[in-house]
Amino acid sequence: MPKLDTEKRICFVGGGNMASAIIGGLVAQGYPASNIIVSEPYAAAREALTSKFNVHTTEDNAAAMAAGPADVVIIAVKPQVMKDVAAGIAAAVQQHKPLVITIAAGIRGSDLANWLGGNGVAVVRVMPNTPALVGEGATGMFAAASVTDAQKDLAASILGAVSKATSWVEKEELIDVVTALSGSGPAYFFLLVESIAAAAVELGLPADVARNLAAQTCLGAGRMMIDGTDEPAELRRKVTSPNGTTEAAIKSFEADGFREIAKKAIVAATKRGEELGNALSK
Ligand SMILES: NC(=O)C1=CN([C@@H]2O[C@H](COP(=O)(O)OP(=O)(O)OC[C@H]3O[C@@H](n4cnc5c(N)ncnc54)[C@H](OP(=O)(O)O)[C@@H]3O)[C@@H](O)[C@H]2O)C=CC1
Ligand SMILES: O=C(O)[C@@H]1CCC=N1
Repeated sequence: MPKLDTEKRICFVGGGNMASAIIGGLVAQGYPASNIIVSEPYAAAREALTSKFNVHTTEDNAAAMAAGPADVVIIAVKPQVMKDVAAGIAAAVQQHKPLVITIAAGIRGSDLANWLGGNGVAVVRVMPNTPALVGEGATGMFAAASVTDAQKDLAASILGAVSKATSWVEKEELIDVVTALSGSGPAYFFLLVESIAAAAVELGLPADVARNLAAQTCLGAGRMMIDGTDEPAELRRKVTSPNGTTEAAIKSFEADGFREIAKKAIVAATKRGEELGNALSK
């Protein structure tokens, strides 16, 4: 992982959930809050960012970019407002030529570069996830051929500071698959924990006990997949005693088409990313 240069001034445009997760992760890793500025229209969100992380905030995107000026701009607004937001900061981007990192689902790097005025603006498209807040993010990244190795290293070092897994993908379309897998992925595990805990509550466990046991099981299973060398299928096999309780549950999952359900969901999310990119292109 390239070394993180904490001297770089980072400007976040949009200070919502995902920006907060990355900022929180960076600050927790020792990134100086004085080198982070966030532009966010919602006053309560600005106040929360300042009080939690001590970062500078403003409601003026162009002013946030110019303050410093920023070496890196991380655009963290919803895909639907991206084009307008880009138009509002294009002049500052053209003037200061920062590295631009977009985390928006679907939006293509080439579209964003055009909205920012083109002219060789360096755009790296990344897909992090909210566990970045606790330094456990997983991030996929794509850069066009025109982005230099130094710029790619800078992007990787920033996302790497809040991610335990970072990977470059060769084709931009694959970022939509990454979005479906790990960008949206935390929600799938939350849904699973919600579902199995709710079932346990119906069977008599107190809600807090069910939630804590289910959440810790999720974490423990994740740690075994990360720390050990066994593949997930082998780890599953080791839990599954012949004719035991796990086998009963797994058979029930399989009989109800669990793998098909999972595949369908990943395909749906990938398709949604592509749709967003197509609908908002140009
Ligand atoms: N949430 C996640 O897990 C992940 C999200 N992403 C991507 O990150 C991006 C942000 O998502 P998320 O953080 O969830 O969304 P949020 O709505 O939480 O954050 C977006 C923020 O941008 C602000 N905003 C709206 N308009 C502007 C503007 N014109 N200028 C500056 N800021 C503006 C919003 O303010 P207000 O609320 O006042 O409108 C809001 O605080 C999306 O593109 C999403 O695809 C990527 C990976 C994971
Ligand atoms: O749901 C979304 O569109 C965003 C992108 C990945 C996670 N949240």
